[in-house]
Amino acid sequence: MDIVYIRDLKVDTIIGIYDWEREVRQTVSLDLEMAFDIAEAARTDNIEHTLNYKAVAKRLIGFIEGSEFLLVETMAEQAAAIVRDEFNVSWLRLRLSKPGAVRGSRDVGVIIERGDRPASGAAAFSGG
Ligand SMILES: Nc1nc2c(c(=O)[nH]1)N=C([C@H](O)[C@@H](O)CO)CN2
Repeated sequence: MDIVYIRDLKVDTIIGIYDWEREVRQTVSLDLEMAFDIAEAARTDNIEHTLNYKAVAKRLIGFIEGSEFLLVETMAEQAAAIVRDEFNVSWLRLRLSKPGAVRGSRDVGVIIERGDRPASGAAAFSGG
């Protein structure tokens, strides 16, 4: 399985359950791993044949900047659905972090996996 990824995509948004959190924008950070077969893009050297990580990032920035969720769970689930539905991604792992939200920790948040993980290509090389 090949993966196209985005690491530490920072977006400012309204997020949180407390009154003060409804008043100020906070920064969330996304890590995304998206299953995508890169063989055709590598063969043709053509952006049209791969998952454009810049296009994914722009879509998620727009979505998250305009959102006002209470929970990181809701934001993560809806961001994952956008990537799967609009970018034809069959499997992804998404980490959504809220830096500094809990005193004493660097960040807190959720990690979700959605979809069917493609079989690893490694199996083709095993069995002698
Ligand atoms: N599982 C979760 N726990 C908590 C969340 C959350 O979104 N998911 N949110 C908060 C507060 O908004 C917190 O981030 C403020 O510091 C608390 N726990």
